[in-house]
Amino acid sequence: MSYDALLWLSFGGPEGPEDVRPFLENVTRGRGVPPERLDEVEQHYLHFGGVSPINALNRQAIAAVEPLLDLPIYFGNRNWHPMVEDTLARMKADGVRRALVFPTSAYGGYSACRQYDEDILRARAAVPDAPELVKLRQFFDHPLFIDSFAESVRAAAEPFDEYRVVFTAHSVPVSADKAAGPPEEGGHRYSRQVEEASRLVASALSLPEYDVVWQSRSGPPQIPWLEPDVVDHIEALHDKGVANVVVCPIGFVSDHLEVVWDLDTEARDRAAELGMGFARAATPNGDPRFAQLVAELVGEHTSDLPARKLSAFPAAGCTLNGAPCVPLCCEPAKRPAR
Ligand SMILES: CC1=C(CCC(=O)O)c2cc3nc(cc4[nH]c(cc5[nH]c(cc1n2)c(C)c5CCC(=O)O)c(CCC(=O)O)c4C)C(CCC(=O)O)=C3C
Ligand SMILES: [Fe+2]
Repeated sequence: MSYDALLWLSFGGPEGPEDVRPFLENVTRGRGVPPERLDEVEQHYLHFGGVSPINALNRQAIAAVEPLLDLPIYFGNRNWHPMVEDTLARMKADGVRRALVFPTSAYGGYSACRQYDEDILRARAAVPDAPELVKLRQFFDHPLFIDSFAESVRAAAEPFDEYRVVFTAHSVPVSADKAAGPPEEGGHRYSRQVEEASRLVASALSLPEYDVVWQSRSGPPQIPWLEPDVVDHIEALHDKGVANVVVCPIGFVSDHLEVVWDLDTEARDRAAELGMGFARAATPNGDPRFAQLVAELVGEHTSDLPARKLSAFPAAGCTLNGAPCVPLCCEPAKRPAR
């Protein structure tokens, strides 16, 4: 099969204070997130002048991948401009007939995988005679992803003689995690993949002990989300006498708002109040290994490169035109109407 382009599909983020509220409305439409939570998150964005780092980081990463590919790269988002619908219309106008899609999330689950399929469906429905879109697979266990984090944890831990590594990923509702993966796998594909990636990094570093925790929970308080929260966990480690923490944002590919606010601001401040040493490992985005990783995922389709992976999980997520991996895989949760 031959391909004419790569579509870089991401989350999107506001680029100025007036974008913040409409962006948040896009993200949470129909999802039962209480307005108080939106007010709070709006403040996080306004703290940074209403500009999320995510779009600039994606453009940087695209510039690093471009020289490694023979394909033009197009950039489109789920929640903010450039919106994927507009990007796909441009691809069509440029004569693209079949494209690969790189979703900027390493994991399975509804928010990290299936929702990007829904974006593909929506974009294709908006563009008459739309290009065929083949989504690249999940890469949480790709050796370049693991090596990149292993290197960044090692560098972050440099100042400390003794430290505890805490891996963190975006929390999701427990019900969403339960529904993650094909039903016959028993669910929890998202949290199990996060745990597996953490285990692989810990093993590359021969860490005797580490923890996997969650961050940035949203939704109404009465709905259970994956726990413990990273800040609560840092407090618990302090109570146990841990002097220094190295936080590794294993769930994120770049330093977007959840990383620069929830970790570099909230978690760091709490650690400082407790008198603990705190370091945060870099995300893969700025690392040449990340560009290489994207090129290898593309090469699996264009040059028959073998799929390099370190876990026994299937290399899922690769589907045509927004189809789910298998029927009922990562079904969206039924959400309370608001
Ligand atoms: C698993 C997961 C990832 C990782 C996979 C991936 O990377 O895709 C991720 C990434 C991101 N999430 C982001 C931003 C937000 N997520 C929200 C809300 C939510 N996230 C959820 C899950 C995830 N989210 C869920 C279950 C919700 C509840 C609402 C719903 O069910 O959909 C909200 C609403 C306000 C709030 O926080 O409540 C915002 C603003 C940004 C951009 C940050 C920037 O601007 O730099 C990024 C990369
Ligand atoms: Fe999110």
